[in-house]
Amino acid sequence: MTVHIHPSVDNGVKQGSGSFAGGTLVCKCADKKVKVGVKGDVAHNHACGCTKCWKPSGATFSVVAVVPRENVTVLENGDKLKIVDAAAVIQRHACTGCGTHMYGRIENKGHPFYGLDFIHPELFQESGSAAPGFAAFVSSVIESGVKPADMAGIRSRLKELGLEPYDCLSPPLMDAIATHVANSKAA
Ligand SMILES: N[C@@H](CCC(=O)N[C@@H](CSCO)C(=O)NCC(=O)O)C(=O)O
Ligand SMILES: [Zn+2]
Ligand SMILES: [Zn+2]
Repeated sequence: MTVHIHPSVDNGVKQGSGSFAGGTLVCKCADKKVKVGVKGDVAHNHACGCTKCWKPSGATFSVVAVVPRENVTVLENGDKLKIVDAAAVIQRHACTGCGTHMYGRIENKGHPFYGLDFIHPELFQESGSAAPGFAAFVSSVIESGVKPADMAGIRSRLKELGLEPYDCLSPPLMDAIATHVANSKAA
């Protein structure tokens, strides 16, 4: 069985340049493209199997990373953006023309990841942003229709690509969340 994870990693994970200074995310519309500027490189880039993150056609996983929210600016055709689910923790601003999620923002100031926006680096018109380093919410792909029997092959392919599979976030990110919760309780 050929296991497709995401077009940007299926032929091997391409490492970032290490000096990516930022770029422009561009949606998939034929005209009046939404453009979003991002300053600096991305962090915590990962493949995500959850049902909420945007995936390009045919992909089993999304590839999603974070950047400081103050580094994100809508440059063109922002009138086409609409929040997919205002009740979600991550409010994903999607292009109403093509469905592409341009950025996801957390508005809850008490959330551990408040201050970070979620973006899809494959939408950069420039190359060189930091590569994905792990796979999150892997078991969640079953919620999108993947057969449980295919999970061993998917996890094995992720490992082969160097994307260690986790069914939640990676241990450092789970530790960061737990630290935030512990500190909030202590305060
Ligand atoms: N099984 C669920 C999981 C959804 C989920 O919790 N997704 C995470 C990760 S998204 C980027 O890594 C999350 O933080 N979601 C918050 C949100 O989406 O608002 C499913 O698959 O739907
Ligand atoms: Zn579009
Ligand atoms: Zn996700």
